[in-house]
Amino acid sequence: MTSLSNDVLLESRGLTVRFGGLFALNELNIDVRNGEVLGLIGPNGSGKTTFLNVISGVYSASAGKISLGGIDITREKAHNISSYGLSRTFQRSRLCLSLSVFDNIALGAQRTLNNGLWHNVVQRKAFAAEARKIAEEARELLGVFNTALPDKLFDPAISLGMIDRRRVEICRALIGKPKLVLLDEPSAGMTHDETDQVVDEILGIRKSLGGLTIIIVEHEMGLIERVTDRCVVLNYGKKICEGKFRDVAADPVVREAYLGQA
Ligand SMILES: Nc1ncnc2c1ncn2[C@@H]1O[C@H](COP(=O)(O)OP(=O)(O)OP(=O)(O)O)[C@@H](O)[C@H]1O
Repeated sequence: MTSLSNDVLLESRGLTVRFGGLFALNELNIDVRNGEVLGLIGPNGSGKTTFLNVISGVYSASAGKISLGGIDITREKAHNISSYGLSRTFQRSRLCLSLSVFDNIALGAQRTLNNGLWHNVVQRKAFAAEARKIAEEARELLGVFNTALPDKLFDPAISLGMIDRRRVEICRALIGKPKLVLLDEPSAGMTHDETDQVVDEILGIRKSLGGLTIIIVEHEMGLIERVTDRCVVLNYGKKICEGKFRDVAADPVVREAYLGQA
């Protein structure tokens, strides 16, 4: 990874993921710059979610390398990668619906927690202080999304509507103070207006956090156009184009692959 500059937070080189004979990712070189919102777009089955899965440790790379903040994370387990500052949301909600909003958000705070058995069982006061601190931070984050949500901190997640569940998932991704957040189809299961609202809220929080780096996978091109600094376009697991949305959208190769029109 000698090419890594200070400007690049995540770098993949020759990244390949194979499922049997299928190349879901095929020698992919992607740079994600510090502080940018990168859109990852492409037709169905082009490898977008596989890329998120392999950089977050859900899938193993068949070949190639990934580095995050200069650390080689290619063979790291998901929990280690998260401890290096990468968090994510999923296409389908992964909330534990029977647990409270607080419990769900606290699951995302592992990176900043002192959570050894000794600490939790014997150091009861320190443990309680940590839980209070997470509750405070969770309230603060929830309040940025929806001023009514902090009062629901100890309600079961199942009692929330879809848009608030998505907000809780995003708070879970943000509570551990990540450097890089992966958003996998934030519009899934929500109306156009709800998606716009939540994404505006994320961008507002991003600003207040001083420029969090985000990779967003999304089929809603209006949303991609509105929120991204740059886009990478995949087709059959390969990068076919990158640049500003308006430039990639006008590229004939992209139009043929993605929009079905040359
Ligand atoms: N666990 C898996 N086992 C086998 N094949 C898989 C697996 N995950 C993904 N694939 C295949 O890898 C290719 C890329 O899939 P992926 O889900 O990454 O595409 P995508 O661009 O995210 O698609 P979509 O836009 O439809 O979500 C597809 O052909 C898919 O069927």
